[in-house]
Amino acid sequence: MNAPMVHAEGVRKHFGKLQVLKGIDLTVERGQVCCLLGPSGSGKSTFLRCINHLEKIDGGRLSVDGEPVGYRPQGTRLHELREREVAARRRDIGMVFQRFNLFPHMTALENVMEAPVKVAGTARERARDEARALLDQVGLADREGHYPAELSGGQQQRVAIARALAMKPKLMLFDEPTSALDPELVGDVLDVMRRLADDGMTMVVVTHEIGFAREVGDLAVFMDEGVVVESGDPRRVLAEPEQERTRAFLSKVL
Ligand SMILES: Nc1ncnc2c1ncn2[C@@H]1O[C@H](COP(=O)(O)OP(=O)(O)OP(=O)(O)O)[C@@H](O)[C@H]1O
Repeated sequence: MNAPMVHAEGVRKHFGKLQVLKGIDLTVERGQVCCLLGPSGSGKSTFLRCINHLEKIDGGRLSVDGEPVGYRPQGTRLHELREREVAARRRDIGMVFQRFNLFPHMTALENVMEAPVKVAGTARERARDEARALLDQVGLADREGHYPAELSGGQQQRVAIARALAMKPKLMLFDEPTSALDPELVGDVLDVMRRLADDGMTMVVVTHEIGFAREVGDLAVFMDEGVVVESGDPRRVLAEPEQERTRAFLSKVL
């Protein structure tokens, strides 16, 4: 049987005296879209960063596709993964941030081509063809020669998505991918994400786009103060939240 794509059990993380994650339990099966919702400071980004090895968990268990993240799971002693192993596992995970983080001196095509290429020795021509196909997939085939400064925020974010996809990830993480965009540019980015979901990509998305969570999400997870308050089918969680904290949050954002 396949392991879940993301599995968290009692995941804890603190920064100094601040306990940011207080025991997160969460399972995302392959092919699912999980939307993390919740107020600012509830720990959503920190949890994403833990999944992507950018932060180390302090306790609990976390795995991606059955592989432990940050620590080996067996025994009582926690063993840190070697750097090389971490680097290899991170290549399986694509991450898209609020800010697009493109290389300003490279064209859209070069930005996508510069992503670490998984297949050793991939010819440059092949990488170029793959990058072109990815730009086409995000609706930017006609912009391959443009520099980031010549693209709108929404177009830059779509290049960032194409760049993440160039690693052929099995999991995509999105950290408020549309929050930095002008409202009229949000739809194009969400459409790209929607198509990825339709193609079966497993995704964990931190978002305030409730409509996206409702229409595309398989799982809505409401976090507050470092715990999962409520989770389930987005149609249910968003329409009929069982917890008062979820209701209070939704009444502010809907
Ligand atoms: N590297 C860090 N060092 C110290 N504190 C941190 C660090 N990263 C996050 N925090 C703190 O952890 C808490 C949770 O932050 P996090 O960004 O995970 O929340 P969030 O739910 O994603 O919020 P937002 O919606 O505003 O992005 C915040 O109080 C934040 O200041």
